[in-house]
Amino acid sequence: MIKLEHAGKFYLTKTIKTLALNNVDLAIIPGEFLSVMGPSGSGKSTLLNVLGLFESLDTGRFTLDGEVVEGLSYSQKIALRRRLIGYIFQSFSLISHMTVNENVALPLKYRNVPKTERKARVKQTLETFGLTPRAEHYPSQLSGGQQQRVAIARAMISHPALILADEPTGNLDSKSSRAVLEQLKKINGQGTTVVMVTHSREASSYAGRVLMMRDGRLDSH
Ligand SMILES: Nc1ncnc2c1ncn2[C@@H]1O[C@H](COP(=O)(O)OP(=O)(O)OP(=O)(O)O)[C@@H](O)[C@H]1O
Repeated sequence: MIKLEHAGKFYLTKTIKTLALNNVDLAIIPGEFLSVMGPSGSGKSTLLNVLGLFESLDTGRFTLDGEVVEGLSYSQKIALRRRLIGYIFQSFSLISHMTVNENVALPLKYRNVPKTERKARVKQTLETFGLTPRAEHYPSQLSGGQQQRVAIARAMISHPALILADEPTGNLDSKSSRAVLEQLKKINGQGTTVVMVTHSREASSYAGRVLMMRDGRLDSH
């Protein structure tokens, strides 16, 4: 389902060229739960941004669901992302002028799910994540941990084929962290592929495979 071949990505600034991905080869089969660990600056977020079609490779090839991504137009990439991927960003990326209800409903809107079904699924998802009392709140009215849960609920609601999670437990206490990881594990058990970046060994223990990034290179753990 996911294949990176000799993948390279670099950033050029005035003073330095950083190889964020250095000749990465990676194959992820459908239904895997993969965790990527590694020191700060080793390229983990870059890897996730490439897999989520937010950034393009400079060299090599990325195949997603049978499509060679380098051959796709911008709008084809957006369509592919909306069809396949739920993304949990490190910075949550909730839409500030939308309520919790509206934020969580967004992926269903993109997939043209009818309004009545949308409402029912949002209601159920908010219940699962203990967010029902917050349904009409805006992101700025929520704590960091609550925003995190909204971001996760939004990524999971459409049962995407692939969930990409950048430090999904980064801002949570240990009880909320375990709840999030249990949810990821559950949705993985239902067939969703999960790729998670984390600094936490406990979080990684939920994954079936753990990879280590160092200086843009990927090794098995
Ligand atoms: N837009 C950018 N411009 C220049 N350099 C960048 C840019 N984005 C990332 N980098 C550099 O690329 C390298 C990899 O960054 P990346 O964010 O992928 O690391 P990371 O492993 O996710 O780090 P962290 O654990 O701190 O989030 C770093 O050296 C970073 O400074």
